[in-house]
Amino acid sequence: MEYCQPFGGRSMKAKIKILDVYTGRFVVVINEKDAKRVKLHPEDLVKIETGKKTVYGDVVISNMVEEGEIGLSKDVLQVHSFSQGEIVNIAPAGTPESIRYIKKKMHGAKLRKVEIESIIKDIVDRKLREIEISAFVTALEVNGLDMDEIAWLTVAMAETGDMLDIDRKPIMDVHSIGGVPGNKTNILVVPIVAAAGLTIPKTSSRAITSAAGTADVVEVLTNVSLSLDEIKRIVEKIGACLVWGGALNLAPADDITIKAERALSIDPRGLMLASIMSKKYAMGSQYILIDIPTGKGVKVETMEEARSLARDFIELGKRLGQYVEVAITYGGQPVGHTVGPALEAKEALQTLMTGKGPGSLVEKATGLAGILLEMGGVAPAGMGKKMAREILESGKAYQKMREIIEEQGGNPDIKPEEIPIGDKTYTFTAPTSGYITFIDNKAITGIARAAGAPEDKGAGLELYVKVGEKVREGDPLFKIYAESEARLEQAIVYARRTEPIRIEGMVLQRIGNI
Ligand SMILES: O=P(O)(O)OC[C@H]1O[C@H](OP(=O)(O)O)[C@H](O)[C@@H]1O
Ligand SMILES: O=c1cc[nH]c(=O)[nH]1
Repeated sequence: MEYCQPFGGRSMKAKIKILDVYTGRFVVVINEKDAKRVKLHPEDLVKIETGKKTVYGDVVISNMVEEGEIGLSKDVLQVHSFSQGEIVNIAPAGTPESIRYIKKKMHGAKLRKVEIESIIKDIVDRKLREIEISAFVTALEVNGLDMDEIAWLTVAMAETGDMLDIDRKPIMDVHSIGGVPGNKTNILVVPIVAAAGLTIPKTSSRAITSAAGTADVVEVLTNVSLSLDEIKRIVEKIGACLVWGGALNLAPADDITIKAERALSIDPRGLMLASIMSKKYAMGSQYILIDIPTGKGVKVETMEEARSLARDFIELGKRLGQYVEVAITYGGQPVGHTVGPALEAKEALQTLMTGKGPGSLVEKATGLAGILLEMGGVAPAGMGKKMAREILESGKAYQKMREIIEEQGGNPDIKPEEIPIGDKTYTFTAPTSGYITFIDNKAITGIARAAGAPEDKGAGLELYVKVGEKVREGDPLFKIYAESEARLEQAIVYARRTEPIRIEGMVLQRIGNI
């Protein structure tokens, strides 16, 4: 009671109690009696003021805190420092102005620069909750953004966070729009490019629509949550890093909006452009290669759409002062043979170690790396891919990957066979003989997610066949890996329902009396 002094209206002074819980959002726990007195309700937005800073959070009412105390979950403390027993003022925060702008976009109107800035600032300040952020992401999916809005959004996302200034030039970068299962490609591209002497500070997001984002995969091999100072030190020393953008205060709105996108398995085009380019802008990248996987069941299905998106990336780069090239890549089936964080890490490491791997992975990685080597001026025009392949086959890319793993805090001697994989498995076999005519990207991702990926690192699947290959009845088609029986069961049910691999000659559908 000592500190719970209601101020005029509904604010009060309270003592901080640090709670040993993670809730996935900023939560402020208030005692039931205090809540009644100051008229706060579950999920109300409140602000905590200290004189130096204002932090926003959602109200949870519980007697796990005493009267006069407020409990803060550890999520808040990851971003802001508060000490046990600190006295703060707490008051309702009211409705953020930016909700009006989200509604404006829901109705299809063009947003003004200040309106976009206000939405992004409120996302970063946690004034907008998950439900409102989902509404924003959905409004962007439905109504889109024009190039002015995308450029304002990109700069707002970058400028609400930190910027990196690396003392090496030129700064190269690569980024995939993702969507294709098994896309561990950039784990090869980055060490190849750095082994050629170029600087490439690569940040990745975690999975958005897939079962493993590059950050999820690299995390199996080494630490990906580094500070900006550590990244600067590493990149200035070895020319490269492979880190998770969400761990940094780098375009911080990105990781928050990605959470909503992941839950809905959507990646609205304008937000995708801003998400990718804001990270590149904040990293100071000057020469950027964007990979657009194109094919059935990925984000971009036709060459025409891919070219139009490519033009948008190039135009956005011009507005931001960056040189952008785009590679439209084959996305009609998974890249390589594995899907899921640990399985992909294993395949990527094996390919780097031996210089050999699945054709689709090696072709794509050396193709993209080759373009970067030419853009960075270390390979003559038309010779980049050959040079990239030599770097991969010579073991120089593997050596660079060892440096990256070590500098980021992992064990450089890690062997592919030492990577733990889910021990609950089930193999699907060919019900008939014939040729593989189609592998359904969406179903493959769905199975790996049902098995627990990306959160369960050892979950995913291994494909034994690719399109065009011949199989005999009973041959293994793919194996599901999970870390629990329940997850394995879910993935089997999902796989039976979706039948992800089509074999020529199979009955595709049976239709009875209609
Ligand atoms: O496939 P989904 O999950 O939609 O997209 C997310 C993935 O795409 C990008 O790949 P990269 O970091 O350029 O390799 C992101 O950073 C992330 O890893
Ligand atoms: O980093 C990324 C990649 C794909 N889509 C996004 O929105 N961000």
